[in-house]
Amino acid sequence: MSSENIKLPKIDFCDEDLKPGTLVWNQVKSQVHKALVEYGCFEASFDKIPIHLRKSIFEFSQEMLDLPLQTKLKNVSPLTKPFHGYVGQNPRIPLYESMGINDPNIPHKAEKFTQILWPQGNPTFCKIIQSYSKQLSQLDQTVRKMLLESLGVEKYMDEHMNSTYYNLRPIKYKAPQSSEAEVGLYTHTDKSIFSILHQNQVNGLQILTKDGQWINVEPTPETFIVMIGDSLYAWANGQVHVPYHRVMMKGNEARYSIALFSIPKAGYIIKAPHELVDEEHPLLFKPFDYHEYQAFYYTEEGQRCEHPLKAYCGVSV
Ligand SMILES: O=C(O)CCC(=O)C(=O)O
Ligand SMILES: [Fe+2]
Repeated sequence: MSSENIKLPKIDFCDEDLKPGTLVWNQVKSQVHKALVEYGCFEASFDKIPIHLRKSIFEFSQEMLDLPLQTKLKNVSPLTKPFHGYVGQNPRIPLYESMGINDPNIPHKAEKFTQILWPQGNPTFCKIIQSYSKQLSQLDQTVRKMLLESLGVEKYMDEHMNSTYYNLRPIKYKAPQSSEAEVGLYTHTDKSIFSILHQNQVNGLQILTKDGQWINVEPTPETFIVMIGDSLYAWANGQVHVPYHRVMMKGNEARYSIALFSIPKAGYIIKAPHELVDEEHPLLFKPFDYHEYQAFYYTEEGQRCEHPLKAYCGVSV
């Protein structure tokens, strides 16, 4: 089933007074909570990324993903963090490729990354990834703060914020070969805490609602899609929704998108706080490490599961 009429909630983060405790903070917070319970995601208007930065991050992403394959393959994942580097040439998703950049907001890490692909360095791109990720991570942190407050567990804020890092992932979807729509990225939930998605003018992202309808997501150049991942869903003991989504490609233009993921650090055990577990909300998942869960997800068994998180660490009732 697909619906032309349903639209994701749109939430405005541009108000100068958007600071904890203000009236506008509380208003936005309640919209965020409602959207995350209902859809697990929303469209955010966020004006802290100036237009020239938006333009240049897409230009550079394109240039980077147009490098020879041999060069792109140099960005391998560290052993402890599988699937954090270059991903492409997967016969299951032939239109898709992406480049993962770890800790893009930390200057020497961004520099290290650019030196892998451009041995002489690439100070311009380095600056772009850094300032883009730094600004966008503010949106991630604002939303996380609002959600923890809404769930009444703000006392875990520091632990929650300090237990994650960022991965920035420019993605390219080639235009389909035929005039039919083709799968760019198969149906999945993200494994992260939050994902923030930004795209060029080519649409294609679809989100499955709780009642089984696919929504076509049509952001404007200034808006971002903020989405819950499995790690936060488990931590919140299912008190928010985690949306299935996919990318369907149509037409003859390539689609570029950029995802910023907040991800639990290796060794950090994701465990729902006791305040979120009670008779009405029995514990849904056993404590787990994100990186071990991700390793399971990419096994044959994990790829076959409809509910990988449940299969991996679900509490049976
Ligand atoms: O390209 C998009 O808009 C979605 C990407 C996505 O779902 C992902 O990388 O997990
Ligand atoms: Fe995703």
